Amino acid sequence: MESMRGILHKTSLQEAQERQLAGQKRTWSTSNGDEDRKDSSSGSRSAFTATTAAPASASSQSSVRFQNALHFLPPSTKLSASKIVTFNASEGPSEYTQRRVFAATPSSTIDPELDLAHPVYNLPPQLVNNFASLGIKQIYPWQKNCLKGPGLLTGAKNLVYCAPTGGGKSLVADLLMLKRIMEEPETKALLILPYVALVQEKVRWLRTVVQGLTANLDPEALEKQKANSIWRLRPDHDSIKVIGFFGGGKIRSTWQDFDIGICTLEKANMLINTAIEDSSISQLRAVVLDELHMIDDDHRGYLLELIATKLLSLEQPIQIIGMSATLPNANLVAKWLNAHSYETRYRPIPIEEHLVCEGKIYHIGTNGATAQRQLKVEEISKAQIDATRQIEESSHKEFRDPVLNAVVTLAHETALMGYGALVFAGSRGICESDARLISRVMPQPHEVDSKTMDKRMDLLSELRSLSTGADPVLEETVLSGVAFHRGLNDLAAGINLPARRVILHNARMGREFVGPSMLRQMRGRAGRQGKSPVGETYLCCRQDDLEQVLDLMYADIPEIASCLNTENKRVQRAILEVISVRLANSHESLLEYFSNSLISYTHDREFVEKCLTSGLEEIHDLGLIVNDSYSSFAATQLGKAIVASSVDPYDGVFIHAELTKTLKAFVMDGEMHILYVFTPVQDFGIIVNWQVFRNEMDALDESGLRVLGFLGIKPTAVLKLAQGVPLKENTPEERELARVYRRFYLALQLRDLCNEMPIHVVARKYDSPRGSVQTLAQTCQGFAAGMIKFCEHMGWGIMAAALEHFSDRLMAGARTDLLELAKIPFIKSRTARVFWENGYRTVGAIANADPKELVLILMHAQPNKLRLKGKIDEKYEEKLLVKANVISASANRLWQVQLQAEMAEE
Ligand SMILES: Nc1ncnc2c1ncn2[C@@H]1O[C@H](COP(=O)(O)OP(=O)(O)OP(=O)(O)O)[C@@H](O)[C@H]1O
Repeated sequence: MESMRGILHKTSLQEAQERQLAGQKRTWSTSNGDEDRKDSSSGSRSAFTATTAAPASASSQSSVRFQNALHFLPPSTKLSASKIVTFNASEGPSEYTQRRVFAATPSSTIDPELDLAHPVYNLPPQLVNNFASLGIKQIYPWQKNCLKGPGLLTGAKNLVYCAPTGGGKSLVADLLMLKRIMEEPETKALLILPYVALVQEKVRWLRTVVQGLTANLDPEALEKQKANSIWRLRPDHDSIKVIGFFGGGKIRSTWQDFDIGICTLEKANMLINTAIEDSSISQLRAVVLDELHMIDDDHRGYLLELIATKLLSLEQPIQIIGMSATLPNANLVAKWLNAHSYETRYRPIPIEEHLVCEGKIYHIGTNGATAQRQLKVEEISKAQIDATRQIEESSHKEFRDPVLNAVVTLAHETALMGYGALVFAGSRGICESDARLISRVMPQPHEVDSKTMDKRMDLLSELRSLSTGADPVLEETVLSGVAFHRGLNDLAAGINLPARRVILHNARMGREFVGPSMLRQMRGRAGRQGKSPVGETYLCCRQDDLEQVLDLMYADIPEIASCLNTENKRVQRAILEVISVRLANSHESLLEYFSNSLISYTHDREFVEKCLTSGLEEIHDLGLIVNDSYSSFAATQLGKAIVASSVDPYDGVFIHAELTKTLKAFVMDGEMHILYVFTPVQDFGIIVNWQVFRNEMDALDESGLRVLGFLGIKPTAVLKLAQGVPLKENTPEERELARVYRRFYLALQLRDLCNEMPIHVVARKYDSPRGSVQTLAQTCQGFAAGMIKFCEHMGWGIMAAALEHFSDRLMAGARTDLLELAKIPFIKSRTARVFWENGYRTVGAIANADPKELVLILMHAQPNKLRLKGKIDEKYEEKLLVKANVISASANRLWQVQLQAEMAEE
């Protein structure tokens, strides 16, 4: 490992460049990848498996060096998929049951209001054209009815609406939001989504939607802007700017830089807090809350509630538009949000649902089983109803389990017919083994046409060139047209994948069955307008699970309720935040504030008051708020630092104690102390392997050992723990110390990640689930940015400056990011540095930037030329825009591959 001195003498950029120049290969991947960036899709025939991030044992691959040849063939022997016998002669095996004539959706010749150009919508022709070129030539009747709800098109009324997955919800929200910012000068909109991958997809979509449109600028403000600008206004100054906010790192773009901000929940909450504090919130005119049912999510749902409550408490008109596919108590939510409520069951692409048990396939209905007659366990177990098809038993021992055999056979059948299948498995282990086994029945590389194989090879080489290297299982499967993704949420929640068929391997998440809501989301992935005109789902289960599976299939979607309570500490966080941003400062005003919260609609007043009283008491006792003689509350410096850095109040107190120690003795002659400070404090559910801890401790240099001492970690104690003596956690002090030990174990992992060790190798080395290492890698940058803010708010300027300085050089991915940047065409040497210095430090950041923004950076990279001219040459700017578009497209492609390689947040 490099010492701190070495790093300080040489920037990571220089280092990255030198390594590139020398053509040095990274230790962890033997392929440098194909420099030409080609289409990264894996071809039309594919099977894709997705899973939860449930822990599983480390990969069985022991070597971290992989074969270089792209013509790498899976070592496993080919297996064959079972045959499927059809009982009903009218349904041939290659025929999809729903390929029949549907009653056509009414067209605008019958109802002129289905045409977006109709005056009732009052949309600019450019917008109508843009939608048409994206395949939306007319709207669905439900979209029309919804849009025409009272006061919606004028922005006077809020809206809560529900439509099945794939039903076309986004269009309604997009139109309402765009209308607001186009019709009302100088206004802004926020669109809030739960996952980074969704934010990414939405940014791309909306940028296309708003192409050529102009924001409505206030003429007075425009004059002022002109007068204040040393540059003449760029030709695109009035275009609608769409910016995405997500992931770690500082928020680089500010409220001023966008017309539409697309954010994850965390980023939206931060943006809104800042805007309330500096009063720029007054520009906010529309907020879209997608996946509104997330409010019920134990971990992050409270953020949605806090955001909506804050918006409701402001005294300015903000149109709130909330949508969901699964919101059984939409009326209550609408009442809370003071919104018009609309619900439809329309699905442009019907889905045929199937149950598979003991190899028998039962057709259970169209569009959600709940609408059908309920099947009973005996009907299936006593063969009282007819199966439509039967999957024959396999002669391979690998496929002895009938559920697995069904999954593999059905995926294989879909792919052979040239369509995509999406398999959901209950754990990482099952996901990987499904991917491997499916790939073994797929046509082998030599049996596939060369065009498809080229695409797969390109994809594999792109994966290999990622900083984390290609996953060993993907190495085995990609060339067979099979890939997988660990983490089911973003896939289930709406990424547009062209999956014709969704196959559920047991409908479990870990050991537990998924909930009815998740089941509906996963099945809803089948068939997608514009991507796949038909959809099918197959829920494959064991005979023993039949009763629970049927219960699950027919279960009502549970009503959603507020997740704010004192036990999960969300109330405390909410109170602290409200006091800190000064939306309330007394018991009464807090009560009034919480009367705008969902908790006041789903719980009785007594409960709310109790939560409030005990929450206030707790954060007061923690020293996060004070109250004066007039009983008015104010956040303390620590309270404000906690809100600004977006940490949980209790974590904040722990961080404060740790940083106070650090201030007294900061070990600067090595990297371990900094890494420790940058190690997130959240519980990743880690289990320390004490032998590994001991080995790593033994390998620490003198500076590292000094860090241990300052943190209170005793080498003798670690030796005992490694011999099997359990870690004591009886008293609060012991628990605190145990937390330090665990955090240090994560800091060691972070150190290895910073040194570009691939995630799967780190996971194996530390005997940790890959999912938790991945979470660590994904959250550390955001956490580090939070720590810098924390120090700034505590008045620890020097510490903040030191952390800031090191975060650029030391943070996980810093060097790998530079290597990544250099893969984008035109971003080399000096340009890379300029991009880096201007905050575009990752492929993701560049992918997400508006190409017009990139033009400015490209200009900065050529300052002499510009200064000489004194003004921007339009032709030159046009040239740069072409360059910027190439950069953007390429960065998007790389970023997509990264996302698919699980680099998404959360
Ligand atoms: N009126 C329309 N005509 C043609 N295509 C449409 C129309 N409305 C929406 N679509 C397309 O249908 C697809 C699904 O729409 P959308 O993503 O809005 O669904 P959704 O209801 O938000 O689903 P989810 O719950 O999965 O997010 C998209 O590709 C979208 O462009």
